Amino acid sequence: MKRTRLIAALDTQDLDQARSWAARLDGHVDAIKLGLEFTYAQGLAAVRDVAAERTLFLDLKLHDIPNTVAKGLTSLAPIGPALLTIHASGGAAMIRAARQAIDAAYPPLHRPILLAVTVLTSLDAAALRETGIDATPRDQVLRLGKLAMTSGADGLVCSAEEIAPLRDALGESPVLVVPGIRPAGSAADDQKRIMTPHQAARAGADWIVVGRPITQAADPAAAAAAIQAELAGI
Ligand SMILES: O=c1ccn([C@@H]2O[C@H](COP(=O)(O)O)[C@@H](O)[C@H]2O)c(=O)[nH]1
Repeated sequence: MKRTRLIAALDTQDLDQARSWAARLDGHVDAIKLGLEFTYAQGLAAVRDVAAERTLFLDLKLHDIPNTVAKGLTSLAPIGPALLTIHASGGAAMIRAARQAIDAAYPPLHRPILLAVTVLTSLDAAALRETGIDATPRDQVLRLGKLAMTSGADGLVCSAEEIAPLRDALGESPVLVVPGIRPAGSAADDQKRIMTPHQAARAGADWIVVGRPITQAADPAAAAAAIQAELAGI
């Protein structure tokens, strides 16, 4: 069985905090995630600083017209992320433009994994309906997942609930990155479609993304190590 890898989401506006978490988690996580909160507060130079010598999941969830997304991804090339996100709901032309931009702007040996976010893990069926989408999260994830994979994405961001249906529909090739992960007993916070690290790994996640259960723990390194032990024990 493949190993499910752990990404720690370093969600903070503070550079020293991000540096400190990253250093404490070295050796305990497989990658770090920096996203909107950190990048808007500190800028891309700080992203480079924290990500230096580490595997970076740069989760900026681009969602715009095709030309703007393509140019945005091109601008991110000097950062050297290992994984990048766009929104699948931006449509086929946007995803194709993202694919072309990555193939053109990133050296072949350093091409990031292009991930399409399907349905945010903070949305349940009722919240999805409020956006005008009268489908279950599962069906909407499948629809967007198929669209993204046939338009050039390398993988998908989904909840653990959708891993099995996505594998049934699309096989093993999509890289599945799964947030909404909560160790047993931890608070769900604003996440709606959640599973434990063990459940996500059993379902076939390639990567899980864990933020607050690690960063808000009294000992973040110990929290990450406990999750790794849970992943290793599947
Ligand atoms: O659907 C999505 C897409 C991205 N995320 C990101 O994952 C982490 C989760 O943090 P927690 O503190 O473990 O809830 C966060 O950075 C989100 O931006 C997601 O949760 N769901």
